[in-house]
Amino acid sequence: MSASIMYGKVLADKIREEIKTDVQELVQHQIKPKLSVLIIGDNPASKTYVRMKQKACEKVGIESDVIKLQSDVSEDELLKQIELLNNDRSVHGILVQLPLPEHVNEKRVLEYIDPNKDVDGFHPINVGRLSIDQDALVPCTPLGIVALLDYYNVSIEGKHAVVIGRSNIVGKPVGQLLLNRQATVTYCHSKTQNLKEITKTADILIVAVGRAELINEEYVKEGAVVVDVGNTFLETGKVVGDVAFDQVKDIASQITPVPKGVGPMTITMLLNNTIKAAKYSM
Ligand SMILES: NC(=O)C1=CN([C@@H]2O[C@H](COP(=O)(O)OP(=O)(O)OC[C@H]3O[C@@H](n4cnc5c(N)ncnc54)[C@H](OP(=O)(O)O)[C@@H]3O)[C@@H](O)[C@H]2O)C=CC1
Ligand SMILES: Nc1nc(=O)c2c([nH]1)NC[C@@H]1CN(c3ccc(C(=O)N[C@@H](CCC(=O)O)C(=O)O)cc3)C=[N+]21
Repeated sequence: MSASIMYGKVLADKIREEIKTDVQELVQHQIKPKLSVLIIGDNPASKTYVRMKQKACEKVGIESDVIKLQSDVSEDELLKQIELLNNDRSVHGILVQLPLPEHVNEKRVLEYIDPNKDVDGFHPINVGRLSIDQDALVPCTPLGIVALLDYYNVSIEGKHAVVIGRSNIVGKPVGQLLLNRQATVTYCHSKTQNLKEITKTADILIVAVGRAELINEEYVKEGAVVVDVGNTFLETGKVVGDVAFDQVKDIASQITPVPKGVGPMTITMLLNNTIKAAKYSM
């Protein structure tokens, strides 16, 4: 039996149609939703992602503005740019593309963003709100993953969800969302000693590591639901996930592909968060 494939793109297209209507409603209230993206340096993956975000905004009628800064920009200059955006009433969402250059203190930068414009959900206020299950701007990839599970009728309550990865942008918050949805959650990371034994007990396995095809069928329980967050660009330009899709699809019941799985959902949730932030300004 081969797993059924959970295409993010299908749901992403559907939600993006709904977002178009939200944009029109806001415009009727004289609010033109706008996202500002700060990109520092010229990391090729970052440039690709930022271009994808811009294009997605354009398609639904969200205004987007990309501010490019040199990789040697000072931290103070970057903070000054954020302050301008914080104070700009025409800007509803602010996103600082990661990773930042070594000399910039990421924590300080992310804390500087107005929490109500923090469409990435990385500000400590939003992180705290998520952890106590309050309304918040929640990180886009985790929101996208849970929306995808819901759309494909994966039940979460009472299930054992294993998350591989504990980053602030994916692993940690996706575990919290699943916990808030009544899953039993286990986190694994690079110091986990018995990874295979743990992942073998997962009903839902979320893989957010960043190592091409690390997870094969030996890590997966028969019938498990597998979500592959990984995006590694090969030299050929091809993008691959953290899961060896061809092997795992024979044992899982449902699985996301890479590309066209989680990625399109991340960008859709960014659009959604921008609408949410624009509504805060009403
Ligand atoms: N599709 C999408 O929308 C998105 C995709 N991504 C992709 O997802 C992947 C992960 O991103 P991100 O969370 O930012 O990455 P990070 O590098 O910040 O985190 C990786 C995590 O994986 C853990 N890890 C590393 N090696 C192993 C291993 N051998 N076994 C178990 N755990 C391991 C690390 O452990 P430790 O904490 O101990 O170091 C860490 O917690 C990347 O490929 C990224 O490109 C990211 C965001 C969105
Ligand atoms: N402040 C900040 N916020 C982020 O949300 C953020 C970030 N920094 N830094 C980098 C990661 C990575 N990320 C992805 C978004 C979309 C795809 C995506 O759509 N991928 C396509 C494949 C890529 C392609 O087609 O070229 C897919 O999976 O179908 C992947 C990864 C957001 N990130």
